[in-house]
Amino acid sequence: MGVFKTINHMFRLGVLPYSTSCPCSSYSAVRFLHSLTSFSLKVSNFSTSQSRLLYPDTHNSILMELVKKVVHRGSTAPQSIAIRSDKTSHTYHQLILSAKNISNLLANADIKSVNDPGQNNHLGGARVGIVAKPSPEFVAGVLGIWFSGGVAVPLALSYPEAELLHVMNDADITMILSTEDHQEIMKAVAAKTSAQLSLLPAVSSTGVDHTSLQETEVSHAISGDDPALIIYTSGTTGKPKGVVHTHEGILAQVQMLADAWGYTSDDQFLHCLPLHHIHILCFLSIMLLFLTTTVEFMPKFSVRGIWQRWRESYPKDQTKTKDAITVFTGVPTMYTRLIQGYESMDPELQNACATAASQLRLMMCGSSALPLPVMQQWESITGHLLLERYGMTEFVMALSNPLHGKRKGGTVGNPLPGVQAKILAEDGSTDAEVGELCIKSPSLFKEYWKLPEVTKESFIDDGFFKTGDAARVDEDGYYVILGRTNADIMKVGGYKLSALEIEAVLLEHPTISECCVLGLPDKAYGEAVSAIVIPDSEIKRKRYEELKPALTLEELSTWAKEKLAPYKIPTRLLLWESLPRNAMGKVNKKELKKTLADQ
Ligand SMILES: Nc1ncnc2c1ncn2[C@@H]1O[C@H](COP(=O)(O)OP(=O)(O)OP(=O)(O)O)[C@@H](O)[C@H]1O
Repeated sequence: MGVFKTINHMFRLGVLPYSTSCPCSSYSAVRFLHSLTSFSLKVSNFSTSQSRLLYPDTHNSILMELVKKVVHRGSTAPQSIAIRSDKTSHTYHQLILSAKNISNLLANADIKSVNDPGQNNHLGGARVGIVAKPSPEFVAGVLGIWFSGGVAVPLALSYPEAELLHVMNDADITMILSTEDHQEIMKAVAAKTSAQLSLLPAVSSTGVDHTSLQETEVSHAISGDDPALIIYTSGTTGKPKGVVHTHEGILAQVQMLADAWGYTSDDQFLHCLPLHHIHILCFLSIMLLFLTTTVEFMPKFSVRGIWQRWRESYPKDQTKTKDAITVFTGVPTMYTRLIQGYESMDPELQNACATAASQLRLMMCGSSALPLPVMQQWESITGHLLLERYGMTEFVMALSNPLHGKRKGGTVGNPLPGVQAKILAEDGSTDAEVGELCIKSPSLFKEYWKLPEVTKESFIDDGFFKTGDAARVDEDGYYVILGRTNADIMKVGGYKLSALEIEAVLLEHPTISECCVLGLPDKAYGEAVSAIVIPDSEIKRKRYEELKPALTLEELSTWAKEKLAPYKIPTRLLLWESLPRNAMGKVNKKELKKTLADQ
């Protein structure tokens, strides 16, 4: 659905006044929504049967739009499901009630005086830590923090205590909201940082809730440029930095993705990515989209669980259930595991799984390079040519293959609506074929928290953000990501080589099921192209029976001569059982290079 339709939809829902002049292009529509700034809102006497929204201020705001949409949705369709999790459904009404409780809890906590003594019941931009698995409680928590004027700082469950303490101190977090299951760890963290800890109330799931949303007060000034979220980077490129996203930036992202990927109110998303980092924003974007979509959480990625959920959605007789999943997005390792799971099934089950998967509307992939063999295998099983896109914590999504039109393997497509991209050469010129990818977008982050110098250095003069990724544009104008300039670009005897390009070729070898290419120090060439390979288990077993290693460097070099220039062929080979991947399935090459170089 386009921005026009979105806005029409908002008119129909009554969340935008009809007198508002209608923008005439997608981009101006986004800008129009951005121009909605300060607000003061009171939602009063609101119940499932009766709603009365008071807008004392003619200036709307991004957050007000959200509040109104959520509240409206909760009132007009009380049975409408926002989130499914652990086989339990939660309506929009239940979600907003919970957010309101959390907002009250925060307003009554003693955190306002530290941050903004002048404002009653308003956190005035105070940072509130939130720790919860992907769940309705997480969503209600973020909304509750926003309603009370706070800034949400998701705390990753996978962080070791030292990193949690870094984030707590860096963001000056004086209040943590946590679910019960993380209470003990967070108690210790709170004690060490003199922060308060409150438990996130469980979002109700039973029956139709007739509790009214009376007197939901959000009467303070928030401008679109105010911080909404601070997301800490995972630290693969240094100490975790707080990436500050504003309310208007998040809304811009919502509009962009709605346009690009054709999200509609009929979509139902199966979400099984960790809710920290960039995926928080993707997830929130989906939630905020029209607040009519449904998101189903699968807190832990499970190969069997996902195939089963698709089969349940589209049973054998080709019927689609009411709660059928329509959109799935994953990282490349998830698709690799799903393919492995599929291959181990009997033919009847394979047939049921493939038929079901083929009926989803859209399947996407991102976060790291999607190997071509995985893309091809997925297409042969499910008929879906995966839509690969490129994003980053600092701007969420920027480049994408098209929803309609040619999707090209090995590329991340073109800039999304409203996004500009350019390639910066080392000498500072911007018409280079290969160089650092720079992005300008309405969804760009505002700054790195308390790091003005780092923020300044991350931008070039005209507002383009330097991504730290090397890229090139192919003959069709599609962008190709060559990898992180500081980890994936190897300097070998005067050549600059992309580890990602070499990995893509090596994965075509029948023995190689996973691999990671990096440059290790070499006296003669500066760096040596080194491949860490995870062999296919069946081939490895057979070769061991013949008392041979799964693969030798000589065999690999001979095979690669046909496919790679001589200077790109690996000169070192390591056979490993598995790759050290993080929660997003990524290998921290900087750390790995250091460990291997030390050895
Ligand atoms: N489709 C893709 N192909 C190749 N690389 C990708 C793709 N999508 C994302 N990436 C990589 O992921 C990076 C963004 O991921 P993210 O913001 O999670 O940071 P990170 O590199 O994992 O770690 P850090 O938080 O330390 O920066 C991009 O800069 C790019 O290197």
